[in-house]
Amino acid sequence: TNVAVYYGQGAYQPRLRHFCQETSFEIINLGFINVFPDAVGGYPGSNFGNQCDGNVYPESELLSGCHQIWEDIPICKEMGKTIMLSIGGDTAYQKLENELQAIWFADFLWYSFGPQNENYTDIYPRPFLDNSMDGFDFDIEHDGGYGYATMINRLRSHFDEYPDQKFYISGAPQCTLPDEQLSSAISHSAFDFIWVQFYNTKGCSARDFVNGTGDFNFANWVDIIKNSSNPDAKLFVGLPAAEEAAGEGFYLTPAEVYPLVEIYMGLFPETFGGIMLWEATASDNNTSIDGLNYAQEMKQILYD
Ligand SMILES: CNC(=O)NC(=N)Nc1ccccc1
Repeated sequence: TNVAVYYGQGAYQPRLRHFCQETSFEIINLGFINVFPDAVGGYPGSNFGNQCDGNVYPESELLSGCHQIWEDIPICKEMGKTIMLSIGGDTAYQKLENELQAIWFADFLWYSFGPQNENYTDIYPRPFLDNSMDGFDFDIEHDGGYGYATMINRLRSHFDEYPDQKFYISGAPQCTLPDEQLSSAISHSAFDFIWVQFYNTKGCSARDFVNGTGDFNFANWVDIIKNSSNPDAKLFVGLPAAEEAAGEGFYLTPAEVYPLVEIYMGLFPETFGGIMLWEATASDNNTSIDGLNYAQEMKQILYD
């Protein structure tokens, strides 16, 4: 089982290599491509917090100077990390208007952030130079429901062009079922990882599990996956990595996480994929009494 973490939106965050040199996570979601193309032919926009140099490609909001990220991805790959590019992330304009736009956006992401293909380098920008993402994550928090299955199926058709390389699709739905942003995509296109945000939503959160309130619905999400386009997808427990990383009351101490993981990893050993954390810098700053940070505590729980 794995620990996945979001990187890119942390307060005063260190550069990516700092996290790739930590052993406690295997999957890093780089967030975010937070502005969607407003039409076929348009560029998306990106935001990686305090990283990059502030420059953008002409007439766009797509960052062009993310030197820390393009320098660090090779280190991450050397350390065996899976690096995903995360689309969405709550703020800014994020909506797919029609099928053509969904196809265009998928192609843009593939040719700009996937394996470098010299036939396309004069058509598409390469914001991370010749570094290729290992996949694409969908953190769709509003205006979803439409177009994502089309995008994901288009991306998978591109993945098929590189049969000897592994590429992944992941998603971060809220815990309420059905998730109005991603449930349709989950049933009509194949995901590899689904990390449910069991925080910031009362009634189905990990906090509800601990308090014995509401209806923590990990088991229902397993059913969704079993009846989805990819019944072998892995389901992760999404958690805040520190008190301040989520709304009031949603943070769980490692001691509170332990029984949740024990029970659900035990009930669903083939679907339980691990833990997702929001987010990397909050985890680093959340060191517990025995000097471990939160991600390290989660790693220990998964391997107990
Ligand atoms: C996987 N995506 C998230 O976890 N997003 C997230 N936590 N957004 C956010 C919501 C409220 C305050 C700060 C960040």
